Amino acid sequence: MSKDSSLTRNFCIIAHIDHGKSTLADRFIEKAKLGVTRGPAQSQILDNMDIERERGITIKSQAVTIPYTAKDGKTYELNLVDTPGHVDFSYEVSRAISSCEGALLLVDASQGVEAQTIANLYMAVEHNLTVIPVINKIDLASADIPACLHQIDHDLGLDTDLTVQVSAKTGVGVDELFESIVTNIEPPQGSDAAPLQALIFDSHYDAYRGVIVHCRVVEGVMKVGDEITFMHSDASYKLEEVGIFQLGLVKTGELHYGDVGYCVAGVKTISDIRVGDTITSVINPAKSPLPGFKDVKPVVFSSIYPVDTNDYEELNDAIERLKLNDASLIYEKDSSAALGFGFRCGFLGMLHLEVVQERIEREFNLSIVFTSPSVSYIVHMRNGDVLHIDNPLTYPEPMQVEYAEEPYIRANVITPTQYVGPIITLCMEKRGVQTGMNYLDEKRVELVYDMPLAEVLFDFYDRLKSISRGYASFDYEVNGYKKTDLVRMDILVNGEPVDALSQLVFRGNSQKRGRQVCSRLVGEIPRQQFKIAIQAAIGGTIVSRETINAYRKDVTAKCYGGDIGRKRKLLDKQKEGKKRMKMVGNVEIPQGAFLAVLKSDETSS
Ligand SMILES: Nc1nc2c(ncn2[C@@H]2O[C@H](COP(=O)(O)OP(=O)(O)OP(=O)(O)O)[C@@H](O)[C@H]2O)c(=O)[nH]1
Repeated sequence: MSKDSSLTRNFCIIAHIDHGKSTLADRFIEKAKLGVTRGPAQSQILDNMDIERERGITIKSQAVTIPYTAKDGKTYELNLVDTPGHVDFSYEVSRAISSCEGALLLVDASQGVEAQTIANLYMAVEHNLTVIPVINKIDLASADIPACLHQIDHDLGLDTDLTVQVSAKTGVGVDELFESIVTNIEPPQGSDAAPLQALIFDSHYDAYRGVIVHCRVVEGVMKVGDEITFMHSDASYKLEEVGIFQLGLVKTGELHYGDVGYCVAGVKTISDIRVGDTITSVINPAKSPLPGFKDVKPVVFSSIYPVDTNDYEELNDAIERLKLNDASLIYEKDSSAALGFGFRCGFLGMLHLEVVQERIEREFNLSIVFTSPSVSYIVHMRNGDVLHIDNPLTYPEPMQVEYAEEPYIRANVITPTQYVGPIITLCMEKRGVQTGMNYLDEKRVELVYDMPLAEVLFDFYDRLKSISRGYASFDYEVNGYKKTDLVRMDILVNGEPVDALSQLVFRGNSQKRGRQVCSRLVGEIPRQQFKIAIQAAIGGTIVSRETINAYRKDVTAKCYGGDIGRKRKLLDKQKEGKKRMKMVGNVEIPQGAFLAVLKSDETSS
């Protein structure tokens, strides 16, 4: 069956975090009457992971196909991709952009243009997308539409005549936006007769159907029954199911050039599927694969271990399946003296790490431990060797090290002028060096800093938000390495080093960091039947020490009398808690302790 692809429009919604992408996607879906009715309490339709709903943020890009009958009387097929806004997930945005011809760039009418608005615009322009500027939240009393129009023209260099004003909350302006999409975004180019080329931009695992591949057909047609090849892995399968995304998967039997949809091919070996790979047909193969995506560069590394060492195989399966749905997760096998076998993983930021932790625990029901996250250092050895080290445990003896270098970022902060002072203080505290300060207009300043990545990872973002009451925004890119004075700090619990808690730190920060970690561990490790000494050591020198006194926790002490049922419940609860403990020597360390020691040091500075 042939299809009129001139009626197809592929576009994504991009914006700074919280400017209303998911809310706008909801309005589109509602207007298209795909059959959902939404209770007032339910949050975004496309944010279907629990973590997304709870945190109110989009983590995954989601595609949906919506029919729209335009004023010209024709029914168009709109493929919309909702994207995340947080800087850790910009890889998701870049992949969504590759499957579209156009982008709606949302600007919150009360906040104006922010750091990720600009970063996302660059990405869209790089991929030659038609960008429609959209001012959202015009219903707010604090909306300043003239200022937004000025910024769209002045900061973004976009056409204000093309700008559509909407309220994703009330639905005002959404019809105009539909018309603008149909008129201004080009239909896809290609041909049904050409050999099949479909770009894999995502995938997920379904317990019944196996791997579901998300793809954009660039050339040709894919039909149920066709033999296909994944060009990178050179693995061939037969297509069992083909369809589009609506509020679930809807079978269509075929996808034509320009379409966005999914296919199922009974894939048994998960590693055959690679995001960025091209699907082609076995009988009429394309000559070459599509360009695919840039390789992801993780910036923070940490190891994951199962709390119960018997769960290693399950953890292996879980990570493999998670990788299907999170192409930016990088991992390899690892082992530790205290924790047994696990995986060394690379993440795009701390939020990404937290999301992976939560997804493994929730979607696969596994208890896991993360080791201290670290950036990747370049270590120049006295013997001339150059090593890349991201694991404190593999850091060489200080005697053998000539010098070390750490990764630096170029950070762009956009802030209202009144917060400039405290932000400069924060950046200096984080060893930042100012390289630029531009007044965007009377009210807003852009600050540019060179800063060590390691300083930014842990709590920079939260502190920036709190000192600017949420108004400052931040974006960064890694831009090289600089010489640093690095030491390895070990944490000893009753004299035993806990390798999972070792960290590489800047010497100037090491005393403070040591004190912080020790005092935080005191709050995390429950009292046990004996005294526990917690020490931070650099080389042979102890830089900090804390003690946890002995105590036997009797959780049933509060239950006077004979309510045996209640006693049992409490004991069960305690047992459940123990499952999440890790033995180090003779000390039980709860899983939470491993992550808690790395959390924001706001309170102590
Ligand atoms: N008043 C008003 N609030 C809106 C409008 N659109 C979105 N919001 C609110 O703004 C907040 C953020 O909206 P989201 O749709 O989650 O933003 P997002 O851009 O998808 O966020 P991320 O995916 O996390 O980047 C929510 O509390 C919405 O209810 C609007 O038009 N008017």
